[in-house]
Amino acid sequence: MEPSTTQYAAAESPDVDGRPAALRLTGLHKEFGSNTAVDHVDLVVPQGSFFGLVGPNGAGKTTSLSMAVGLLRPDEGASQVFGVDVWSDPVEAKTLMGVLPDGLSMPERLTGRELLTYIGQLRGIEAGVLAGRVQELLDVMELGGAERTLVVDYSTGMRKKIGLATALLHGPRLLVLDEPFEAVDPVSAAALKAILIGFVSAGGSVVLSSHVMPLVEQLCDTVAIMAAGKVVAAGPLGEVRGDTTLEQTFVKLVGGDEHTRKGLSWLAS
Ligand SMILES: Nc1ncnc2c1ncn2[C@@H]1O[C@H](COP(=O)(O)OP(=O)(O)OP(=O)(O)O)[C@@H](O)[C@H]1O
Repeated sequence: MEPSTTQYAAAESPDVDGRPAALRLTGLHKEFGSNTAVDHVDLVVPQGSFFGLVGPNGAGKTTSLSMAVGLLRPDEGASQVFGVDVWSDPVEAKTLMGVLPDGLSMPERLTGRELLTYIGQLRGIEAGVLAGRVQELLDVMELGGAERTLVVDYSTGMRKKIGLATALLHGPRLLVLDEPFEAVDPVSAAALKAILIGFVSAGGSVVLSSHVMPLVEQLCDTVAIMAAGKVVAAGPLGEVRGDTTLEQTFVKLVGGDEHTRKGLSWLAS
């Protein structure tokens, strides 16, 4: 079956399967100098879906997600979270979503507990509720053991986990996660997967970008493949991958050039 690019890549489409869109991108466009990073992307993430965004390096995933959540102003187009425009009503939109951006900047000279408490206070979470949530998040992320460690001294995986904790803290309805499993060890990854699966089972919506196809196939029910700034396929996982694997569909749609396939003639010859 040919991958679908219709329903989920059509910004003007009605709500998907009767569910309102958790995230709707309409004509998002971004150029850096003469380089078109994102080329009029339309995408609909249905409420309650676990949505995987995949694509080769430089495809435009991070740029799209950054525009979607209000971190990077688009040249054209709009992003709506549960119908709230991210750029004209940013406070309301940011209450509805939790974001793990690429290269997250955090106050570095705080411990994990101090950081979460600080972010929770900025979010206006009541002190008693906040203390309980912070403890639960530190336990689940297995960061309690590093109680005295400042975030500046965290490993890459620990930074990913504390970043995810800050995204979850205020109980958002939509999570937008750029490469959430990158550099996270398998035990912590299993814990994170369980949290995200539980979140979706309880009615939450997740959008994540990843290069790891088996992970996307394991977690996501809906996927979009981006290449050169455009969405080249989008829809339910089963429809997009057809009778093959997601990786095979990805390679078929995105390809690799002649040089990549040939490898290095001088290596181990
Ligand atoms: N701040 C920037 N200034 C100039 N060019 C940029 C900037 N950010 C991204 N780009 C360019 O935009 C294009 C898309 O980059 P982007 O980071 O969105 O891709 P990606 O799909 O997330 O890649 P990766 O999988 O490697 O993280 C690339 O050509 C990149 O070089």
